[in-house]
Amino acid sequence: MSDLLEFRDIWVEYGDKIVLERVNLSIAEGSFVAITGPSGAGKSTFLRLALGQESPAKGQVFLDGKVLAPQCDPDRGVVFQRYSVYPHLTVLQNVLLGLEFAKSPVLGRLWGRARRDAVAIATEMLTAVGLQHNLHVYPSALSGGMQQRLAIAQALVKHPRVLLLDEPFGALDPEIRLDMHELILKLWAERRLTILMVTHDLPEAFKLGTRVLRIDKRRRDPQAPHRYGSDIVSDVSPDKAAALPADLATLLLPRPEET
Ligand SMILES: Nc1ncnc2c1ncn2[C@@H]1O[C@H](COP(=O)(O)OP(=O)(O)OP(=O)(O)O)[C@@H](O)[C@H]1O
Repeated sequence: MSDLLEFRDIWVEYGDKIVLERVNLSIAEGSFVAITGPSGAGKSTFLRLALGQESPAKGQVFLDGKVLAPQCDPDRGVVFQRYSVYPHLTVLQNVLLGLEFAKSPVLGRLWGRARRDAVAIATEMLTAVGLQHNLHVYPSALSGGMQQRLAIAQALVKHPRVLLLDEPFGALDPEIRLDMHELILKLWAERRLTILMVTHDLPEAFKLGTRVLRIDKRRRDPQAPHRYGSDIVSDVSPDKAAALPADLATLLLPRPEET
């Protein structure tokens, strides 16, 4: 597997607050990277860097060896815990929209053959996530799990290489979460995706991830918590973790440079 994404000496700062400092990380194509860490550590900020929504104060992010463009593009799709879908559009329209704007950036509308082709692609995507019987309903008529299925379809319809998931299953019941795990693993394998997923749920991270990262501060100043940012403090592959003690919290090994 070759590296698809590389974060090189990244710093993110808001005013005098340092959120991420000296982050160096390479991600191989086809990885499923689960990102864990305490609240406020900078996990979502890290995802926004990969999305191109956040520019580092220092350092660079590379996609396929090229500096990442400072905007979202079809190479990357994203799903958030909530509010990823448009409530005023039907299920089908939600997924069509991305295709329409890709082909008709000004009007966001397609006609004739181009529209029929787009409808076929969107319907196929919705079938892949199990929403083929709900094409013409509005998101408010869907359960939480179905809304996340829709958000995943919306993120994947333009065949991104990287899928960014920010606590996508955090608001779902445990049973629905298990269905979503199955779905995301299926899509990951079938579409040869590289996935970066933020989760607070360690068992979920270890179940899904081929690599589990922990983002946290290495140094703390109690008088000035904003003074130090977070870095990747551990980086574990679950097969390695399987040999370790049962308490998942202790499974997150220090990175080699810390030892
Ligand atoms: N636009 C912004 N302006 C100022 N501070 C920001 C901004 N965006 C994020 N932050 C700060 O950066 C820090 C990291 O935020 P981030 O959302 O990345 O954390 P997180 O690890 O995803 O947290 P959580 O698990 O609670 O979602 C927080 O202290 C947050 O307040």
